[in-house]
Amino acid sequence: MGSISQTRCFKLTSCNSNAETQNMGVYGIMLIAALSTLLLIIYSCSDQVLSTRERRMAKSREAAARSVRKTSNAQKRWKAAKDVAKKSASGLQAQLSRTFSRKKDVADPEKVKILSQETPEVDIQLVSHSRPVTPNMAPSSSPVHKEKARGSSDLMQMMHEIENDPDIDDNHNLEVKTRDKTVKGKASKEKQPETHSQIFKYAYAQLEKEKAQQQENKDLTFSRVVNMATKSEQRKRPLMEISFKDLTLILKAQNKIILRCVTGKIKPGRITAVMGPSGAGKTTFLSAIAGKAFGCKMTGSVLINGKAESIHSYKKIIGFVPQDDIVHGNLTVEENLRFSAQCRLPAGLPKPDKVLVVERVIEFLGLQSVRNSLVGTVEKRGISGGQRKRVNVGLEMVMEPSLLMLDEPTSGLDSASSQLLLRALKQEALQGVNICMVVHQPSYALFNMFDDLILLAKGGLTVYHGPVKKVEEYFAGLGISIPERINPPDYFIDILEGIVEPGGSSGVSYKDLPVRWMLHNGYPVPLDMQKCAAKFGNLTPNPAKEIDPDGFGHDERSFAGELWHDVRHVVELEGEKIRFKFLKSKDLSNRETPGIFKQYKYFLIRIGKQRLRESKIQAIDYLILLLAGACLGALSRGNDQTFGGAGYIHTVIALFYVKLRP
Ligand SMILES: Nc1ncnc2c1ncn2[C@@H]1O[C@H](COP(=O)(O)OP(=O)(O)OP(=O)(O)O)[C@@H](O)[C@H]1O
Repeated sequence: MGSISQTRCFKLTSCNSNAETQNMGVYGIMLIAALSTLLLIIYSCSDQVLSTRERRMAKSREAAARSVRKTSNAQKRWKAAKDVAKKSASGLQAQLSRTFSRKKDVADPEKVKILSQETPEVDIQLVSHSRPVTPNMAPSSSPVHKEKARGSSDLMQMMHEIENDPDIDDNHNLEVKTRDKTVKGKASKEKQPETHSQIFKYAYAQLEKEKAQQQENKDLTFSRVVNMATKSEQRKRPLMEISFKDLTLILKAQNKIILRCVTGKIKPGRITAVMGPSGAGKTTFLSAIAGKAFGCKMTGSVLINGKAESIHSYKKIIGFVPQDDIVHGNLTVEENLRFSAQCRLPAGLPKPDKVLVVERVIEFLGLQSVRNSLVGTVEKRGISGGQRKRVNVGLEMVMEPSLLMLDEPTSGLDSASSQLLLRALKQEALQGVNICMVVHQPSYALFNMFDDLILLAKGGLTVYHGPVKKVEEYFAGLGISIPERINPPDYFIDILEGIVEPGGSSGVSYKDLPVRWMLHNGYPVPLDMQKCAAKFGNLTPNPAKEIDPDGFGHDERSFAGELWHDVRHVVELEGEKIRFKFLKSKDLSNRETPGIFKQYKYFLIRIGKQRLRESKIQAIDYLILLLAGACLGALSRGNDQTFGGAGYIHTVIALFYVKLRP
C-alpha cells in the first residue's frame, strides 16, 4: 500500500505543471522578502546617496572659496605693501627735492630762479623714472646724496617693476591656477572652466573682485558709482521704465472698482514702495503692471519705455515675487536657485557665469549658511520663515530681471532681515533694475531706503506718488505734519485707515487726500469727486469719466442670468490664464531662454531629486502595501476558477488604504 500523503514540491521544474502540490507560497514569501529588503535599503540609503554627493560638492566648493580668499588676501597685503612703498618713495622724493633746492641756494644763488622753475621737472623725472637724473640737477659730489639718489633710484625701479608686473593686477583679476590648467577671469571670453572646482574658483574670484570694487566705490559720489556700475563687467540689463496713466481696474465678477485713475511712473535704477491700508489695491496695482490682473477690466494706459507695447512681450525679463511661497520645499536653497537660473537665464550664458549669478544672489541675500539646507515642507521643517522669504526673492533675482516686482517681501521679517533684503535689492537697482514692491508699515530706517513711494487710499486712489524724501514736505503743504517720535509711514497708514484724524490747520479729511493729489498735479477729477474738489476752490475743466465707485450696472438678474454670468466669468478667467501661460506674444525682451527640451531635462533632474528625497515616505508606503498584500493574499488562495480574483480585490483594498494614509 502506497502512501496517499502528497509531498510538497518546491522546485517548479521538477513539479508536475498545475499540480496541487506546487508550493507557490514559498516563492511568494521569497519575493516579498526580497522586495522588503530592497525597500528597506531604499528607506535607509536614499538620503545617503544625495547627502554624500552634496557633501563632496560642498567640500570642493569650500576648497575653491578658501583658495580664492587666500589669493585675494595675498593681493590685498601686496597692495598695502605697495602703497607703503609708494608713500615712502614720495616722502624720499620730497626730502630730496628740498635738499637739492637748499644746496642750489647755497651753491649758486644766481641759479635760484632757474632751479625753482626746474624743480617740478625733477619731481616728474623722479616719479616717472623714465630718464636718469641729470648731473646739473643732482649734485654728484656728496656721497650722501649719491647714496640717497641711488636709494631713490632703486626704489623707483622697484615701483616701476611693480607697476609693470603682469602677474600683479590691481583690479583683482584673479588668476586661478588649477592642477591642469589656468582659469582666468571672465569665463565667457577666456577658456571655459570645466570642473566643479574650477567653476567655483572662477565664481568666487569674480565675487571677490566685485566686492573690492564696491569697497572702492564707497568713497565715491553717487553719479560715479552709477557710472562704474554701468561700466562694470556684469552683464548690462535692458532698462525698463513703466509709465501708467489713469489706470483703472474693475473686477468683472462683482463690477467693483479696485484701482482708480492711478497715474505715474516707475523708473529703472530705483526702488519704489507701494503702501496703503489693507485692501487699498496694492497687490492689484502690481498685478496690473505685470499684466496679471486676471478677471478684471482694465482701462487707462501702461507704456513701456514710452511705447504702448504689451507687457507680456517682456515676460522673460520681468520677475514677480508673489505673497505666497513659490519655493520647492524638498529641494535645498541652492538647488531651488540653480533650477530657476538654469531655466530663465539666457541659454547662451556659459555655465560658470550661471553659477556666478547664483553665488552672487546667495551672497547678497545672506543665505550662505543655509545653502545646503532643505527649504522644508509641512511634514519636514527646513529653514526659517525669514530665510524662506529671501529664497523666494532669490528665485526671481537669479533670472537677472529688468523689472522686479515684489508683493510684501518683508512681511514677517524682523528689521535686520528686512534691511538685509533691501540692501540686496539696492545692489540690483544699481544694475539698472526697476524695483517695485508692496510694503506694510516699514520701520523708519527701511522707509528711507526706498527711492520713491506710491501711497494708495482705500478704493485704489492715489494719495501720493513721488520721491520718499519729498513726502513729508507734500503732506506738510496740506497742513498735515507728523508728530514727533511717530514713524512717518505708520502715521500715513493710520490716517488713510481713518484711525487718526490728520492734525493741522487745514481741516483736511483722509477722504479728501486723493482729490488733493489730483488737484496738486492737475489731473482730471472724476465727476463724482468734483463736489469734494469744489471745497478746495478747484474744478478741473475736463473732468474724468464718471464711474460708480461702489460698482456699476447693478441690474437685477434672474437666477439663470446670474448663473450664466458666473459661468461666463469663470470661463473667461481660465481663458485669460491659459492665454497668459501658453500664448506667445511678440518677444521684445531680447533674451533667448533654454528651449523646451533643455527645460524638460532640468525639470526631470529636479523631479528626480525631489522623488529621491521623498523615497523614504514612498518606501514606507510600498512596504505597508506589500505586507498588506501578503496578509490578504494568504487568506485567499487562488485556483483555476477564480484566477485569484479575491487576492486582487484585497490588493486593491490595501492600495486604497495606503493612498488614504495621511
Ligand atoms: N480676484 C479678486 N476677486 C475678488 N476680489 C478681489 C480680487 N482681486 C482683488 N479683489 C479685491 O480688491 C481689493 C484690493 O485687493 P488687493 O489684494 O489689491 O489689496 P491690498 O492692498 O494688496 O491688500 P492687503 O494689503 O491686505 O494685501 C480687495 O477688496 C479685494 O477683496
